[in-house]
Amino acid sequence: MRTAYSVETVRAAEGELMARLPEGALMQRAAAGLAAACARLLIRRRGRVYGARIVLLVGPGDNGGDALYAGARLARRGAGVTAVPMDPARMHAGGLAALRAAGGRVEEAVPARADLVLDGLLGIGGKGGLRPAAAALAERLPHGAPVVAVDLPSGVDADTGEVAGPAVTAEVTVAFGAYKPGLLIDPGATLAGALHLVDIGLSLDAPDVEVLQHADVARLLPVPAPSSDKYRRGVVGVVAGSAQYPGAAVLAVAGALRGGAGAVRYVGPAAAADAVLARFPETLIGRGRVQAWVVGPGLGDGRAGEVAELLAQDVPVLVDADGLRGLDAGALRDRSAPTLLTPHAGEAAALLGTDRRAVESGRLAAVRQLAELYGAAALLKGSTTLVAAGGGPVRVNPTGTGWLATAGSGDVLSGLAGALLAAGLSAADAGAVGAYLHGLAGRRAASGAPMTAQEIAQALPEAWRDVRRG
Ligand SMILES: NC(=O)C1=CN([C@@H]2O[C@H](COP(=O)(O)OP(=O)(O)OC[C@H]3O[C@@H](n4cnc5c(N)ncnc54)[C@H](OP(=O)(O)O)[C@@H]3O)[C@@H](O)[C@H]2O)[C@@H](O)CC1
Ligand SMILES: [K+]
Repeated sequence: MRTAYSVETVRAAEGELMARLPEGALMQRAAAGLAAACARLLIRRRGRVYGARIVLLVGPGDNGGDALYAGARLARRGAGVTAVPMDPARMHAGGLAALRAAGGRVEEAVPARADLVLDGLLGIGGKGGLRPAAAALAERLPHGAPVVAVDLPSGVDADTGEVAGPAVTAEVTVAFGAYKPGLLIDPGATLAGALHLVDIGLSLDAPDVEVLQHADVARLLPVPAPSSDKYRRGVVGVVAGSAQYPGAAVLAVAGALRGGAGAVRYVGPAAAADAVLARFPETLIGRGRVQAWVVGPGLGDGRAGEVAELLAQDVPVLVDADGLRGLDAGALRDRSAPTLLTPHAGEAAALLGTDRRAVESGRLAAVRQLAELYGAAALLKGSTTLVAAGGGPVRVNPTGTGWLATAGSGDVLSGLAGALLAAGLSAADAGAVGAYLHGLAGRRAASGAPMTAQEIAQALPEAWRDVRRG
């Protein structure tokens, strides 16, 4: 499991530790780890540190200080180090003295060529979009040189991953003490590149964000015992599709059948039921006992009553797509069985009474608000899918791919996550595991080319095997 902590939490832990250590000790730990990571990258690329041309982009705060001290360490190993300040009048004094003592230089213009750039413009003290002086440096990087971001790519919001305006794109980000949420959530996650953590001795408790990895997902997967029968493995009921959208029913059932359900029960109009049976003759048709309901994909208008009726049952329910229209937050909060809502940004905006842009530019806050307002687990789809529940850490799904944004992909996910709910996973686990498997299946099905939602469903067994193999 990879975890991330908010700036507020990191600052508090930093304050506690600093009070017990000599001044500057933490920055030296950070700079030593940073210099070591840079040296590894240079050795991988060009065989040695000696003779490398290194450019430091230096902001006015401690992030710039880290870059200067790391630059000094690399200069002592024979690199040619040039610091370019954002504001020549504001540079970390100790760091600057150390760099100069090690033979480094300060210049106002970014050199045209370099073997490595350290982005030490802004770290966790950055606020809002880059101001002009910082933006000018971020946009004038030496062509083709790999960038190592110091703690955070400058221009990325540490707590949310939001990017307002220009930002640095890093090959590697070296984070100090803890990952910040913005390194794990897009668009920040994409700009951060490969992540490397330097332990500086912070003690931290509950994370604000976490990212499941294969081993975490493998532990949560429902695996049938020898004594299992189909009812113990969980029957998932799918209320989806309409005469107008029979395909949504087929895709949700496809996802559910490959989500580990013992059986899938389909409830819907005859035209859609025929389409489901033609494709999956093993489907049970009509109402009956289930361990979880999936309701919403392709329902069309005028079926809010059916949704409310399912939510009145004391059974786990996943609500998606058309089922999300006009949900009664009070009724949901009163439920005692698990509920999982799976909106995309537009649906989330309607649920929160805001607009789509507000959700997209503040996805972490939006998914937390959804979970709180509706007293449910919320899965917000997007380039990084987020799952929130009950004030716990928000789960960030790491397996997405742009190819997943294809018609019907969400229908497959709803069936899949519904089957996991029926197998007894909590709503948050069902959402996180569902998104993880769905993303892996998408990557397998696409492998660099467009794919269809049916192909995502077909690749799900391979995704299970991948996860179980570890
Ligand atoms: N946490 C830890 O344990 C450790 C932390 N360490 C390091 O400290 C870093 C945090 O340092 P920090 O607090 O000095 O803030 P930092 O990121 O350098 O930026 C502040 C400066 O930027 C400016 N500024 C702000 N926004 C801006 C914008 N949009 N565009 C342009 N400028 C902007 C702001 O200007 P002001 O608002 O004051 O005018 C201020 O001068 C952290 O990321 C890590 O690298 C390690 O050394 C050791 C352990
Ligand atoms: K930085």
